[in-house]
Amino acid sequence: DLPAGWERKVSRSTGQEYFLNQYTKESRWELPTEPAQREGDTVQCSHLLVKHSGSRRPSSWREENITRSKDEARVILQGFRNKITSKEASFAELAAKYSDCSSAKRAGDLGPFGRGQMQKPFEDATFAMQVGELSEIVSTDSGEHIILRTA
Ligand SMILES: N=C(N)NCCC[C@H](NC(=O)[C@@H]1CCC/C1=C\[C@H](COP(=O)(O)O)NC(=O)[C@@H](N)Cc1ccccc1)C(N)=O
Repeated sequence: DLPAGWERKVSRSTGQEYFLNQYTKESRWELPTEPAQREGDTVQCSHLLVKHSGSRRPSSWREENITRSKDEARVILQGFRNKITSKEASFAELAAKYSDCSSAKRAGDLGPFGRGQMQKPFEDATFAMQVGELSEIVSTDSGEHIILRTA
């Protein structure tokens, strides 16, 4: 179903379906998606995790014993984020190469998940994002993440 205020319309001239927001009078060709707030909704995202010595499990497929500091992890991750926003590199290639999560094997894809599955900061960040949005750095007990919401 559509987010509040939106309704399906058919263009009189082209017969094509479009969406009109009855409050803002904004019209869009593509289906408006809102942050998944309703219970039971799922979201999908990819993430790039950089762990540090304070991570709950300071080890990963990349590095047996992770000793970098939390600050160092954040500097490294901000560097990756800048490369993505400047289009110097793609999220997928950096996640595949550098993410300290096993999802690196899937270019960071975590698959669909609902509320109650991920650590709260990660869940709250993802559910508040629009599809296609790249998060700022999000901290969890696992380490420092950037998140790309994909669905
Ligand atoms: N799909 C699920 N439900 N899998 C269980 C998620 C458990 C959840 N995990 C987290 O909240 C963080 C944020 C994203 C990844 C993650 C942590 C860790 C890395 O950190 P570490 O645990 O060494 O501290 N990666 C995972 O869990 C991976 N299985 C995620 C994954 C990998 C491949 C395919 C799908 C999912 C939690 N409640 O701890």
